[in-house]
Amino acid sequence: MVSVGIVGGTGYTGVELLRLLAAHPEARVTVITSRAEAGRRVDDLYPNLRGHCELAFSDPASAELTACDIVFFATPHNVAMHSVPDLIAADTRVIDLSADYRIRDAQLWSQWYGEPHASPDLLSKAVYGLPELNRDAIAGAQLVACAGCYPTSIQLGFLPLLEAGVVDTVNLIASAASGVSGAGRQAKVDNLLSEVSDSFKAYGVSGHRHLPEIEQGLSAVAGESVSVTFVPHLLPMVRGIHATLYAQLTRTDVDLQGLFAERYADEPFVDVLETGTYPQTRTVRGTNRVQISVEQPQGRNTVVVMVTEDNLVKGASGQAIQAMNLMLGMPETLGLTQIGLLP
Ligand SMILES: NC(=O)C1=CN([C@@H]2O[C@H](COP(=O)(O)OP(=O)(O)OC[C@H]3O[C@@H](n4cnc5c(N)ncnc54)[C@H](OP(=O)(O)O)[C@@H]3O)[C@@H](O)[C@H]2O)C=CC1
Ligand SMILES: CC(=O)N[C@@H](CCC(=O)OP(=O)(O)O)C(=O)O
Repeated sequence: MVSVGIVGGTGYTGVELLRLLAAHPEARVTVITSRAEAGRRVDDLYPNLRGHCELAFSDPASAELTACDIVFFATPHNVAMHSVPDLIAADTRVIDLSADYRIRDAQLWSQWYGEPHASPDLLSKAVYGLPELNRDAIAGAQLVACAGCYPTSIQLGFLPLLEAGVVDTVNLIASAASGVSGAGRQAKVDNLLSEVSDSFKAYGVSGHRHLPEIEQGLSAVAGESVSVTFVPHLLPMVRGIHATLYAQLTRTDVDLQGLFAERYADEPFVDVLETGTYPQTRTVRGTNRVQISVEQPQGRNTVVVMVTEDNLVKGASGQAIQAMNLMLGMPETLGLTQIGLLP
């Protein structure tokens, strides 16, 4: 049995880790932290876990994290980078759900995240956590930087096109919308029901911090510098991301459906839908699955890819557990075979 520590256990990705790990046959959470809730029972704050979690929150400053086999950071950006070096030095494996180790260039990272990186030496040691892209590297990693929620859906949608070299790499467009849980659990006026419901808006159009992460990943796939126009939106719902991606074909003879079906044929968590069937957020809700469809409207030059995911599962905690399974040599799908919640 693998012992798991979670730093940041009161947030949405923290409680999602607890929900998913409760169904994992080979992992047991032994430490879970919160500064605000230290001493309180987890199932008192989260009654959905009654009967599944006997732990109380502990303060991160005194938590015995090095006694764990693996530690998840479900903390805001700019937190993990201060504590991870000690865990790495103690040979503990770490999976960071935040963006602290996602960008390889420390200067670029601080440009987008607003302060100097506290442990830049670890950036080259960290492995980017998107198993469909680099499964083998994750399996051998001590530190995994889980892909962000929008970057997961957008990279998986563009991946087959860029690997096959059939689209213009300077003209990629990603219009994506997220449910409000993507913004985390802390109180903010912008996320109140009365601000969000019955409305739909774009945000971060001039530059969102996921842009360098998306371009870094896709450039590595394409073998050249790619340029993406990324426009995120806030959807008046709790969970889910829907990304609509646009690219210009550079060839006319591409079997797009075949390309996507073949690329993801062996991927347990990527489901390519039949032509004419479009993914919905609700069919992947609560699951580690991404659903994708691809179209070439009117046979014209623009390819349109639609991707849905649950931002808290494949976009965060499920993907983190998928990485844990790989790192520990366990079957990749262990504990992650939930079916979507309908309606
Ligand atoms: N929500 C989403 O859909 C996704 C989130 N992520 C990323 O995962 C991370 C967590 O997100 P989310 O769960 O939404 O965040 P929340 O804001 O909901 O939760 C943050 C958690 O971190 C703890 N925390 C905050 N500051 C510190 C600190 N300085 N030291 C230790 N613990 C701290 C908080 O508890 P306390 O303050 O009591 O210690 C809380 O438990 C973020 O980096 C986020 O960007 C990634 C993909 C998707
Ligand atoms: C709706 C909403 O606000 N979403 C967040 C992104 C989600 C997130 O936490 O980002 P990471 O994947 O990088 O961790 C945002 O746009 O900042």
